[in-house]
Amino acid sequence: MLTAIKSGLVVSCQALEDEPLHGSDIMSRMAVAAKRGGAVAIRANGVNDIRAIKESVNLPIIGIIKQDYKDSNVYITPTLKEVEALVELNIGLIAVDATNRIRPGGVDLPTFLKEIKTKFPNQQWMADCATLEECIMAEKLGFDCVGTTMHGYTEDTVGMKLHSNDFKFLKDVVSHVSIPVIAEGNVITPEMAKKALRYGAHTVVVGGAITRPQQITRHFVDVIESVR
Ligand SMILES: CC(=O)N[C@H](C=O)[C@@H](O)[C@H](O)[C@H](O)COP(=O)(O)O
Repeated sequence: MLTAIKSGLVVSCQALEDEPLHGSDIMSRMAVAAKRGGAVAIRANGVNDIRAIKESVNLPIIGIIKQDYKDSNVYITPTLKEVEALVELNIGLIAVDATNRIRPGGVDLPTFLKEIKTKFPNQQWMADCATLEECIMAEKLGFDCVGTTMHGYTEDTVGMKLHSNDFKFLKDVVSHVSIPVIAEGNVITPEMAKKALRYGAHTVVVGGAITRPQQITRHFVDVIESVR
């Protein structure tokens, strides 16, 4: 799967329950649109959306399950339960939160990865990280690739953006790890996507700038506001 998606655009098709486009039918149409536009893979959330997308497009899928638990801030594929549901779907890559935060039930990342890799030795795993240290640790632990997904979304990195300082974080990660680095999070223009690849990203994932119309509208409104 990682070879198939090299230097291409992965489109993240996600809408949570409180978003206007929530629903597997809509997400599968988003995936069809992304495929027609040239996407090399789809990132998707939840069993229903992934099933519907698999039926509609024959592209590789990066699958996650977002699930909130009371005792942890980790919400991207946090426990074995979500992993088991994703493995059943037979998808190329499963992404899990790989920040240094403790998972539900008091489980740490090394213990969690060891458990899922032992249980599912043929599955490939993507580490959704927030910091350089987490990316380095993810490689040591045996992830197949790292993503910059959580940069800006953890207590340690709040407010940071992937493209800040001409993609400094991405460049740092690329120069410190040897597994593929997937640029994900706040890539909102084609030029940014191209830069991320130029700076050594293996592939680039774009979500909201393609599949969240409320976010795209807000971007337009914010830009034109100054002349109203
Ligand atoms: C932080 C988090 O929960 N990120 C999620 C991960 O799957 C999605 O909500 C994002 O849309 C995805 O990462 C793509 O990023 P962007 O939509 O910025 O292009």
